[in-house]
Amino acid sequence: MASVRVAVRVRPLNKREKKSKVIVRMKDNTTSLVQAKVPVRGDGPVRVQGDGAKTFAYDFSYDSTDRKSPDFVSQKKIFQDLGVDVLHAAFQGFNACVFAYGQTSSGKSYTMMGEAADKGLIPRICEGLFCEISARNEGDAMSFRTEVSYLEIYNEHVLDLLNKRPSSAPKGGLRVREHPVDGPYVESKKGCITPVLWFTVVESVVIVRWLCSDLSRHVVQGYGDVGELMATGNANRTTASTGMNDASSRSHAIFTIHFTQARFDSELPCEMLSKIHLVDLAGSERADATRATGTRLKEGANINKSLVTLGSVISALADMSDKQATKKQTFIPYRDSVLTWLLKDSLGGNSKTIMIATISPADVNYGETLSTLRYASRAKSIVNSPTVNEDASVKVIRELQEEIARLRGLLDQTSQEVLELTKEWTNKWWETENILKEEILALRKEGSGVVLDSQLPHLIGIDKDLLSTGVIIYHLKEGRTLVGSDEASDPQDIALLGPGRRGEHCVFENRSGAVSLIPHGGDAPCLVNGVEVTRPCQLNQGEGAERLTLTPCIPNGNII
Ligand SMILES: Nc1ncnc2c1ncn2[C@@H]1O[C@H](COP(=O)(O)OP(=O)(O)OP(=O)(O)O)[C@@H](O)[C@H]1O
Repeated sequence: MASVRVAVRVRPLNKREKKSKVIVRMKDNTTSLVQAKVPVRGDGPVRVQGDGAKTFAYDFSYDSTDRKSPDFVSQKKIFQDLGVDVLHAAFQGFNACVFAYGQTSSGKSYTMMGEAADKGLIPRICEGLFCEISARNEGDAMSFRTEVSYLEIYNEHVLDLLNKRPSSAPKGGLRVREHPVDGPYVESKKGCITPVLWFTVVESVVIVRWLCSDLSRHVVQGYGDVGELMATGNANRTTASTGMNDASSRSHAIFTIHFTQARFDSELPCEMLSKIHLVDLAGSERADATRATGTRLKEGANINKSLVTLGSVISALADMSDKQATKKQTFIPYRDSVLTWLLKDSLGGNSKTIMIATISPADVNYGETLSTLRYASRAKSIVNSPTVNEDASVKVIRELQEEIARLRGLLDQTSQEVLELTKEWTNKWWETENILKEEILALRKEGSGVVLDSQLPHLIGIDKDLLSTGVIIYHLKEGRTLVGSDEASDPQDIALLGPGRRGEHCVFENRSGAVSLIPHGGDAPCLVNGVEVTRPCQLNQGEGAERLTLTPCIPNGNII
C-alpha cells in the first residue's frame, strides 16, 4: 500500500498579474493562502472574500516565485525530490505516475516539460533513466528495453501525438479498452487490434510477446531519441492562445515510458515491466477569464468536464480510504471520462503516484487556488496498491521451476530416509541372524507355543512372576561354568543377584554334552526337582530336563 504523494508548486507572478498581491506563503511542507480581499462572482451582488489564512500540509511545498530568494525551488530540485523516486520505482518493477494538476496558466507544462533552457520533470526523468541504464549495463547481465508513447486527450478523443498522419488517425480518435490484468489501454476506433511482435534478447534467449495497442510505441536507445520524440509530440499537441495563457494546452497529454528489464537470476528468467505515466493535464478555466468563444469555449468545457470527473474520482477514492475501516465499497466513476479511465491504475490502483498541484501566487486567482489546494489535500488520502510487475509467462516458468526444485528436495530427503531405514533394518537383520548363529539357537513355532532349539546344554531362567515375559537362556560351555555373585574371588560366569546370594554358589560342568551340577554346599543350597543336592550329580537335558532352584538368586532354573 502506498499513499499518493502530493507536492504543491507556486510559480512567479506573470505579466497579467503584475498588479496583483501575492497571497501564497510556504513554510517547510505547508502552503498557506493568506487573507485575500477579492471580488467573488455570483448571481447576487459582488461580495468580497477573505476569511483568514488557510493552511494545508503536503509532502512538499515548492516556492518558485522568486529566483533570487534562498527558498526558491528549481526544476532540478523537483527532479531530485520526485523524479529520482519515480526512477527507483521503475527499476524495482513498479508502475509510476506523476500528474500535474492546476488552473490554466499555473505552470503544469512548465513543471512537467519545462523549457529548453530549464528542462522539466519529463526530460529529466528520461535523462536519469538512460544514465542509470548505462551505469547498470556496465555491472550486471541485465537487459533493458525502453519504449515511449505520447497521446493527448482532446475533446474526449484519444490522439497519438507521435503518429499524427491523417490516414492513420481514426476519425473520433483511438478507443480505450480494458485488459483484465494490464488495465486500460488504447486501441483503434474500428475495434481491430493490430498485434505488434515484441521481443527482448537476454543472453541469446529471445522472449517474444504480442502487444495489442494501436497507439504507436517507439523503441528508444538513448536520451537523444526521446528528445526527438518529445519535440514531435509537443509540436503535435493542441495548444492555443487564451486570455490566461499565450500557449495554453487544450488537451491532457500522457507521456508514457514502457520500461522492461530482463535477466537470468540463478538460471531463471526474470522480466519486470514498469509503466511510467507522466501527465500534463489541461488546466481548469473560467470562460470569462480566458475570454474563450467557439472552439476554445468547447475545448474549455470538455477540459472542465474531465477535470470535474477527475475531482470526483479523487474524492471517491479519498472517501474509500477514510471508510477503509468499515470496508464499505464506494463506486469510483473512472469511466465517466477518458482521462480518468486511462489513469485508473494510477489513481487507487497498481502504481506509485505523485500529484503536483500547481498554483498561481496572485490574489485574483484566490478561488481557483483554494480549490486546487483542497483537491490536492483530498488526493493525499488516496491509497494505491503498487506491485512489482513480472511478465506473466516468465512468472509461471519461475513458479514451476521453484515447484520442481521443491519436489526434488523432498524426493532427495525421502530417498535419504529410505536408505537410512533400509540400512538400519539390514543391520538389525544381520545382528539377529548372527546372534542366532552364534548361540546355535533356533526359534520354532509349534502349535500356539514357541520351541527353543539349541544344540548346546543350557539353563533357562524363568521369572517367578507369572506375568513376566522375561526368559533368560544361559548356555553351558564346554568345561566349567561358575555360578556365584560378585563377592566371589574369581569372576563368575553366571552372576546371581538378590539377597542371600553366596560368592561361589555352584558349578556346572559340561563334558562333551554331559552336564553335572557341583554344589558348594553349606549355606548355598541347590535343589534339583525340589530335592536339595549336596554332592555332584548329573543333569538331564531335553525332555527329561530337571528343575533347579538355586535359592534364592536364580529363582527357578530348568536345564533342558
Ligand atoms: N515555475 C515557473 N517559473 C517560471 N515561469 C513559469 C513557471 N511556471 C510557469 N511559468 C510560466 O507561466 C506560463 C504558463 O505556464 P504553463 O504553460 O506551464 O501553464 P499551464 O498550467 O500548463 O497552463 P495551461 O493549463 O493553460 O496549459 C508560461 O509562460 C511559463 O513559462
